[in-house]
Formats: sequence, structure tokens, C-alpha cells
Amino acid sequence: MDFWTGIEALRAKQGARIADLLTDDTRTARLRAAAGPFVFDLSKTSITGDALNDLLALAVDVPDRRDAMFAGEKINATEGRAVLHTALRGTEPVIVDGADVMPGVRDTLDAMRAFASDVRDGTFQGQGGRITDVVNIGIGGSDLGPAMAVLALAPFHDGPRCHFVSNVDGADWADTAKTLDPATTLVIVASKTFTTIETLTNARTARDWMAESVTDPTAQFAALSTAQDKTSDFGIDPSRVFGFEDWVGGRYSVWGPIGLSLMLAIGPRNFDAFLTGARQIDDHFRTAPLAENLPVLLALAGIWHHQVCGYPTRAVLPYDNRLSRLPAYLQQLEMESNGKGVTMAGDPLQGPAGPVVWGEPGTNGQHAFYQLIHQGKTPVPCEFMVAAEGSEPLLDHHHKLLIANCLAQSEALLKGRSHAEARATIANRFEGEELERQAAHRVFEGNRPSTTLIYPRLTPEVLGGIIALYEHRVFVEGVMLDINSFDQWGVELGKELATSLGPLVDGADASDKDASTRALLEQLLEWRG
Ligand SMILES: O=P(O)(O)OC[C@H]1O[C@H](O)[C@H](O)[C@@H](O)[C@@H]1O
Repeated sequence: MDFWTGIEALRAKQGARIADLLTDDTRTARLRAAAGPFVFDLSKTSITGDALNDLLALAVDVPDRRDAMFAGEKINATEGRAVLHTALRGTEPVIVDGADVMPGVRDTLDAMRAFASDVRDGTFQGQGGRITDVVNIGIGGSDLGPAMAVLALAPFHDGPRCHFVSNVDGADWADTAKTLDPATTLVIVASKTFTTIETLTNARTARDWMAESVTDPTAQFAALSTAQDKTSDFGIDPSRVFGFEDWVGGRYSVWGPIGLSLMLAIGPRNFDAFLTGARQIDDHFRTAPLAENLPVLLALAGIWHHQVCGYPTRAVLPYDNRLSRLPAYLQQLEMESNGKGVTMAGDPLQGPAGPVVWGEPGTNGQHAFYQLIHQGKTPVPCEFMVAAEGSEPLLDHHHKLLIANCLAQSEALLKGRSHAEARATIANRFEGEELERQAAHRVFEGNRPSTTLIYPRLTPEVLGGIIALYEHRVFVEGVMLDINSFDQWGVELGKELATSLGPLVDGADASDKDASTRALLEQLLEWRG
């Protein structure tokens, strides 16, 4: 059946009360999947067994497309590229344009390991001695992955301190640089294309900063890029350039050279565990039946909530403070991949593609935006995640509270509180009409959907698995929607216009701009003096 016809038919199957569905004892076992160290529960959604079967039927193309991706077929059709981030953590040969890519992947990983070990054990020295700090200069996929992962794996750090500079706003560089000694800092310029204006601007500023203090300004520079001619032009010695191929998308690139700062922080062995965790999920995704396939079920929950129920956003709520950058990471992964308007054939989509993805760690969000999630009129499907154990054994009483809060939120969303229940909680304080009015403000509709992902503890392996789960979820949704999840043409226009606006900020003629832009520019220029 055509996807959108199937979605239309599924709309008639909404409306079950989640609490009623949960009276069926078999539901939690059926709407749950396990893979590697994860258990995923989607029983607190309104997906009935019948609707799940229909959703699974709409995923019929997934196995073939999945196998095509893993086999190196050029499924990124608008750019004519294979999509092989899985090869960066893979073990089996993958043939692209007649040649196996795996020897190159292994060589690069070996070179990264050797360099990371040299930096970590002091064999590679800065001009003022051992490297104490690493600054990764990159943006988008060349920043979010390593920045998120370095923060997530803080308990595993035994290498130099890692910093991340991404924004072209000079404040980002300035605030970071003032904590650093150039003579003991390694600067990593991370850019797949090595043309990104933000990254090159920051990298040149970093080179000038080095030049003020050390003899050889680029001797402590490394580069991560597909464009090795451009890294040489910048002055970075090829021995410190770690290359990758165009079949690695920016937002899928943390597994290879773009992960170098992570490898420097946690060491090659832990980085290997990070890859292993992702590979476990790759194996699960390739072999588990669709109905038990964790990324597939994540995707079906996504399709159910966005395309069927029409909920415009989805919240990612890790009860894991070190995953505080995960929502931002997933915003790029999901919204840049599936924020599309046309099918693979270029026809307008008949409905929305990816939802708005947002979130913050719990419990912080509870004291901020959860009000809207509980009582706002537009339901927000919530994706909770929590570990059985924290990484701070001496603070286990904190972790118990974290788990209790995570489960309490999904329970509150599910159960809600009726008017009668609300009235009962305040009947000793109010009466008559005032009691009714006060009670109305304390009603929770309930029946709000959520899913929960649980795991034993946040380790490199588990983090690798979480990212791979979401990568494959995005892929499955993309296949079902018949969109290209691997290009990002939507970011181009703004870049082109920024280039044309550059001279205007210097005072060049703005007469071809629209009236609003002209007026804003005029005021800004007046204030700039
Ligand atoms: O790694 P780079 O080539 O510098 O690209 C950095 C980022 O910028 C682009 O505009 C894309 O939207 C992102 O997908 C990419 O990750």
C-alpha cells in the first residue's frame, strides 16, 4: 500500500486510551524490544497491536534499502554518494566503485590511534611541552558529535582537556582561548569540506593566536577533512591530516576522524568500545525481524506520532546529565536528515516529513517546560532515557531520585488527574464555585504518549549504541517517507545570502535587498558607527 494511503487509514485507528491498552497484560511484552544493552518500551503510546501491524506493513521497503545502504550502493541519489558511516565501525568488506573501502578505514583508524597515543603519552609535544589541551574547531557534524560524546563520557577521560569552538561569533573563540596556553594546545580543524566559513574563520584566528606565541604556528595543528589539498594550503602537515571519504555524511561522521578529539580524551581502547557499541546495533538492525527491531520500532513510534496523530514536535529527555548535548546532536541528525519537502523523485511530499526535535536533560526540564508537556493543548511525545546506574557510585542516592523522577514523569503523562481527583486534593482549602475553578487548573488530561529507553550505565559502548539507534531510526523513517535523508540542500540558500550580505555589512550598496533587510541593516550600521 502507498505510504500516505496507509497513513490515512491509520488515522482512523487513533484514539485508544493508553491506560486502557495497558490493562492487557501482554502489551508491555509485545511493545518492547531489546538490543545489546538496551530495552526500549513503547507500551505507553496509543499504538494498538493492530496499528503496529499496519505500520510494519508500511515499512516493507526497509530491509532492501537497509541492505543497499550497508552494501555501499549510492543511495544518496542527489549527491550520487554511498552512505557508509556504518563502514567506519564495520568489519566486513564494502565495495564502492569496484574497490573495498575497509583497508582505508582501518589505515585511518590506525593512524588516529597512533597520533592519539603519541599526544596522550607525550611523544608528540607542543612547543612548550606536553599537550594539555585540545581545541576542536568545527561546526555542525564536525562539532556536535565529538562535543556531545566528550561530555557524555567524562568519567572515561584520561587524556588532555578538550574544548570545542564552533560559532563564528568571536565570543566562542575568545572565551575558549583565554583559558589556554598556545604552547601546549593542539588545534584540530574539523571540516569535511574545509570550506565552511565559520570553521575557516576560527581556524585562521587560532593560527594568528599561535603565531603570537610559538615559532611554528601550524606545528600544533591537525586537520580532519575529505579535502586534503585545502588542508595543505592552510599549512597543516599531511602527517597530521586524517582524511575520510564523501560517503560519510557530516552528521554521521563521529565514528571516524571527526571523532579524534573524543579518542584523545578517552583513549583508543575506549574509542574502540564506542565503535563496538554502534556495531552491535548495526548487527541488530540488519538481522532482527522488523517487529523486534529497535530502530524500526523507534521509527514507527515517530511515524505514528507525527504523520498519523499530527503531533508537530518530539521531546528527547535523557535522565542523564552527561547527555545534555544529545538533544542538540539529534536535532542535526534528525532535522537535517529528514526535514525535507520532496520525495526521492522530486515530487512534493503529501504530508510532513520529520518533526521538530527538542529537549533537555531531566530532571532540569521538569522545573521549566514540562508544564506545557503536561497541560498544554498540543501533545508532545516524549522520549525518556535513563541508566540503571549512575557513574558516580558515591552518589547513588542521587541516581535513585533520577530514576524515580524519570518513571514518575511518564506515569504522570499516562495517568493524568481527573477533575474529581484534583478537587479531592484541595477540598479542604476551597469550596463551592471557587473549588471547581481551582480544581480545573489542576486537571491533567493524561493519555500523553511517551517511550522509554533504558540501559545499565552510560559507557562508551552504550553511547555508541544510542547514536546508532537514532541513526537507523532516521534511516527507517526516511525510507518510509521516500525522502533522501542524506543531503541537506536546505542549508545552502542562507549560506549564499550570507556571502552576498558580507560586503553590505561593510557599507556596500544594499538597494537590491528587500525593505525589511535594508531597514535592519541600516539601523545596525548606524549603531556600529
Ligand atoms: O564539516 P563541514 O564541511 O565544515 O560542514 C559542517 C556542517 O555545515 C554544513 O552547512 C552542513 O549543513 C552540515 O551537515 C555540516 O556538518
